[in-house]
This record gives sequence, C-alpha cells and structure tokens, in this order.
Amino acid sequence: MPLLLSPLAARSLHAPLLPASAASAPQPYRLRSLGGEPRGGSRGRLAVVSEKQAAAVVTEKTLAGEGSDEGARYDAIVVGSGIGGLVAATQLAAKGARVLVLEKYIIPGGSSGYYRRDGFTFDVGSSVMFGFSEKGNLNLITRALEAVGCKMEVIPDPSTVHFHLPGDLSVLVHREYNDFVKELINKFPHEKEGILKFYGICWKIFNSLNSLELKSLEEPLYLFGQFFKKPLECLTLAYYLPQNAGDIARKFIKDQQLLSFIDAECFIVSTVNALQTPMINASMVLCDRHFGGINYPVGGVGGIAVSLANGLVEKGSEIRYRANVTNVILEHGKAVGVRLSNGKEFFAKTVISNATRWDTFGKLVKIEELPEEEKNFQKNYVKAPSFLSIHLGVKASVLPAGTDCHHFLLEDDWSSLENPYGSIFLSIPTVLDPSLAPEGHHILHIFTTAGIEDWEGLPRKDYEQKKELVANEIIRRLEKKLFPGLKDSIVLKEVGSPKTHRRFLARNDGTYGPMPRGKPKGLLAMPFNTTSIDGLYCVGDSCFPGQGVIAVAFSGVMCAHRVAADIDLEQRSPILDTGLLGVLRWFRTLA
Ligand SMILES: NC(=O)c1ccc[n+]([C@@H]2O[C@H](COP(=O)([O-])OP(=O)(O)OC[C@H]3O[C@@H](n4cnc5c(N)ncnc54)[C@H](O)[C@@H]3O)[C@@H](O)[C@H]2O)c1
Ligand SMILES: CC(C)=CCC/C(C)=C/C=C/C(C)=C/C=C/C(C)=C/C=C/C=C(C)/C=C/C=C(C)/C=C/C=C(\C)CCC=C(C)C
Repeated sequence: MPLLLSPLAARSLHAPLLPASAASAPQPYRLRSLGGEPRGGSRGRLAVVSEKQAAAVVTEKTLAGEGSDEGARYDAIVVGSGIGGLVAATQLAAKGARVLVLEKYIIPGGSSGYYRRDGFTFDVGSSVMFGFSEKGNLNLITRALEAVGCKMEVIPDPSTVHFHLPGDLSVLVHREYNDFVKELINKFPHEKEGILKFYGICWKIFNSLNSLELKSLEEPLYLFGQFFKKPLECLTLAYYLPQNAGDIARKFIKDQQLLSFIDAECFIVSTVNALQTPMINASMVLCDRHFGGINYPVGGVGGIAVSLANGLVEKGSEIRYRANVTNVILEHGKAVGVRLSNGKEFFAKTVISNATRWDTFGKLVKIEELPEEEKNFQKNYVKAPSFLSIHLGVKASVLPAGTDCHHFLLEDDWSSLENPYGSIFLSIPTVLDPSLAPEGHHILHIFTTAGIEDWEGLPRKDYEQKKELVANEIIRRLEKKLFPGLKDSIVLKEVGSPKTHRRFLARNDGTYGPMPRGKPKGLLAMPFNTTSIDGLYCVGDSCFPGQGVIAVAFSGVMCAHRVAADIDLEQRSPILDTGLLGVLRWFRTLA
C-alpha cells in the first residue's frame, strides 16, 4: 500500500511552515483590496498574495527578538494571533490605535492556521466557515477583513454537512432552508409542526441578532442605544439569553430520534448536546448556514489569518512571531505590559489575551489567588476535550461523484455521541477548491474528540504507535461506512493528538474551548472581555459567546470596542460603565 509518511509527519501535525517550503509550489490566497494601497497590489484590483508574500509576513522584522521597539508604548498588546486576537487587533488598528500582536508560533491563525506538505494545503482546524457571506450584519469574517481593506474570494458550499446517523438516518443540511426542512419533515412526517416551530424560533432569534449593529455588550452607550432603536429584538435576545436549545426543542418535539438529531446538530458546533447548548448560539449557526450560507475561502482557511495580519501591518500596527509571552506585567494591580520567554518586555495602555482563560489566569498572570470572576468561570465551565486529527491526501478516484464536502458520522449508538472517538467529523475541502491538492487528489480532514489524559506519559515509540492504531481504526470506520478502498487510496497521512494541539496551538490540555460543567443557563455565565484586572482583557473562545471562528470574531469585535472606549478612541460614560459592568458581573453569579 503506497502510504507515504513525510519525515515531519511522524513528528507533528503542525510542524512549522517555514519560508523554505513557501518558495515551492505557490498556492495563492486570493485577496481583493477594498481601499488603500494593498501590499504589492493596486487599488480595487484583485490582488493575489502568494505563499512567498504570506511567508514574508513572518520574516523580516517580525520575529520576536528582532524588532527594536522594546520600550515603545502601544495602545494595546494582543497576546496570540488566533482569529479572536487578530479581529480585536485589526478592529483597534482600524480605529486608529497602535497595536502590537505577539504570537508564539511562526504564522498567524492558531486553530484557524494552515500548513503545507507535498503539494497539499491543510486547514489546521475546521473548514466549515460561518459568517463569510455578503449579507446582513452577522457576516463577521467578511466584515473583519473589510475593516482592514481586504476581501477574499469564497466558494459557496451547496450544503453545510451530511449527517450519517444511527438507524441509517441520513440527513443532508442543504444551503436552502426550505430544502433542508423538507428533507427533515420527510424523515419525521409526524413531527412536521414541531420541526417548523423549533427552527422557527431559531429564525426569530437569528433575525433579532441580524438586525443589531454588533459591538460590545459591556459598553452602556451602545447597549442602551440598541435597546432604544430595536427594543423588541433586544428583549427577544434578553429572553433567550439564559435558555438552551434542548429545552426549547422539547417543548415542540417528542420523537426521541429527532431530539437526538438536534443533539447532533448542536454537538458539531458546541461539543455538547442540545440541552447544554445556549439557544442563541444554536440559532446563530442553524440559521446563518441558510441565510448567508457556508462559504469556503479560495486557497484555504489559513488565508483569513494571513489577510488579517497583512491588513494589520498595512494599518501601521505590528505583529511578531516566535514571541512567547510568559508574563503579563502588573503595576499597582493594573496590566501595563508583557514579558517574553527571552526576557524582552513590551508596554501598552492595555493588554488583550487571546490565550484561553485557563492559560491567562493559570500561567500569564502571576497572582496568588484566582479572582472571584475566574473562580465563577471555572465553576461553570470545564475544558472541552481536544481532538485527534488526521489529515489525508488521497487519490481522487476513491470519492464517488457528487461527494459532499462535510460529513458527520455516528454509526450505531446515539449514546456514543459525546464519547471520545465516538463520532467522526470529516471535511473534504478539495471538493470545493481543488487547488488545495495536487491534480488527481483530494484532502480528507478527519477529526474526533479525544482527551489529553489518553496521550500523556507514553514513551515516544508507544505514542507514535498509538497514533497509528487509533487513526487506522477511524479510517477503517470511514472506509466501512462511506468510502470503500479508502485505506489503499492514501498517499499522505498526518496524525495529530491532543498533545499536538496543546503544543502548536498553546491551548491548555489542547482544549477545543470551554464546555459547561453541567446544564448552563444559556450564555448567562459566559464572561465578556473585561477581567477583574484593570487594563487586562480576554478575547477568543473562553469569552462570550464561546467556541467557533465566527464566535471568536464577535468576541474580537466586542473586545476592540470596549478597549477603544477605555483608551478614549470611542465615546464612553465612566458612571454608566461602572453601573453596567457591576450589573453584568452580578448576572453571571446567578448562573
Ligand atoms: N479545532 C477546530 O476544529 C477549529 C478550527 C478552526 C477554528 N476553530 C475555532 O477557533 C477557536 C479558537 O480561536 P481563538 O481566537 O480563541 O484562539 P486560537 O487558539 O485559535 O489562537 C490562539 C493563538 O494564541 C497564541 N498564543 C497562546 N498563548 C500564547 C502566548 N503565551 N504567547 C504568544 N502567543 C500565544 C497561540 O499560538 C494561537 O496562535 C476555537 O473555539 C474553535 O472553535 C476551531
Ligand atoms: C447585555 C445583556 C445581558 C443582555 C442584552 C440583550 C442583548 C442585546 C443581547 C445580545 C446578544 C448578542 C448580540 C449575541 C450575539 C451572539 C453571537 C454573535 C453568537 C455567535 C455564535 C456562534 C457560534 C457559537 C458558532 C460556532 C461555530 C462552530 C463551533 C463551528 C464549528 C464547526 C465545526 C467543528 C465543523 C464541523 C465539521 C464537520 C461536520 C466536518
């Protein structure tokens, strides 16, 4: 069997994309300039950023130790360049702030990064992109790029996901809402009314969200302004804020298999069942996939972060790589800067951490006792498991004609849904963008939930063997259910464990993000961006509204607005601030 393991594959899933590899086989990200003069391009034309240019972002003066600005004072330092951190940074830069982003790794993006092997371009994480359309107010990825003058070419996905579930239940989530509900009602004709009511409430919430101008819910002038302009919509959102999707589904639906299907719908975006998934988040994803649709960026998901990083620099701010922040520097209890592992220090009016809250308060902030707010967060949320990921290059002939791009597989037993290795996520982005693989080949990105505890303490050889064993079993399951001959069609295989995610994404235990410890009160307990340390903010998936690229993009928008108000780049009212922040803190303790 022609299984080619690249020499680096055995070492890691995310082995660095070094400029050396960037010189070969350019696979351009397509990036359109909206205004201003793009790097190496001209106003308003379609500019193509080649791999070489993308790599240029991470060389020159961008490596941590190389810059000469130590001692300079920035408006904000952002620790980490995940989508959450980059959106916060670019939004601030667009408002005129001087921002420094410090990234531990050698390219931007975190879980939304990419890497290349033997002509294949792999997305590190999910390839299902919400918020990337031209419509409405919730297209937050499109808007984040626009804020720094970029626009990426996208390919519309005709479906979101094809579910293959116990009892041979197969449901394709079509892009068109009517096609989707028609298919679901066909499978569950006795639940027609319940289906229409449940998804109808999702639309009511989505339409309310979509009618608002999205900014910081921690900024009272904006929040009260929205209540004044859109009272019904705001009250709708306030009503559903503490509720979960599973409870609402149970009001209208009795069929156990259909309720389990809704669990699977929620699980793929929250890693928990519907009873634990906040209704606002469920509505957001269950409707955006039909409203704006799922759209894949030409050249791969990694292009989003590269574009944002380029846009940030275009706006006069900075990003440095291999910059491992080890400490947030506190002065009289206020965050004033950061220290790197090489001893260098940088100072700013504010510090924004895109590391998880467990990393921020467990490692970066050195204080004796965890603040009450963080204790409350840890009381309500635990770290969601990490993933085992398998990136495959396969011969195209193994996929039947018309294969859908995204699949979710749970074979025989609904009770395995949330178990480690129980269900399988699969994306085949080359169905949409063939340029990601050499001609005649496809990419299969397979992942399944896995805990770090399964992978720790193993001698190197056993660890490698275990990766092979577990990956082969997952491939066998896919071969049996979906693609006969899959194993023999593999030309490249890279396996990453939770340890890989911990190492290369700098995420505590490789976690996918926070997950409610029990049954949450919707989103009520989820902290926003301010923290109990003056001058220190958090952004990313351990902030409201949680996991997901579009979710962390929203947390970036909110964070930038609150920080901008605090450094006088936006309007603010100190008295109302104190009042609102106090009330919100109190709300969280009720959860
Ligand atoms: N696993 C997936 O399938 C997948 C894929 C894509 C996106 N996502 C979503 O992206 C979300 C995460 O996005 P995010 O913006 O919160 O963060 P992220 O984890 O993607 O990025 C955080 C970045 O911060 C950097 N970092 C962490 N600690 C640092 C330190 N001390 N010094 C310097 N840099 C440091 C990391 O290297 C990383 O690049 C997840 O919730 C997930 O939903 C997930
Ligand atoms: C202030 C207070 C308290 C109150 C007031 C009221 C109001 C006004 C409110 C408001 C609110 C708001 C605005 C909200 C918002 C929200 C939002 C935006 C949300 C969002 C969300 C999102 C999400 C969650 C998403 C997610 C996603 C994800 C996770 C994805 C993933 C994917 C994957 C993994 C894929 C799969 C794959 C396969 C199947 C292959």
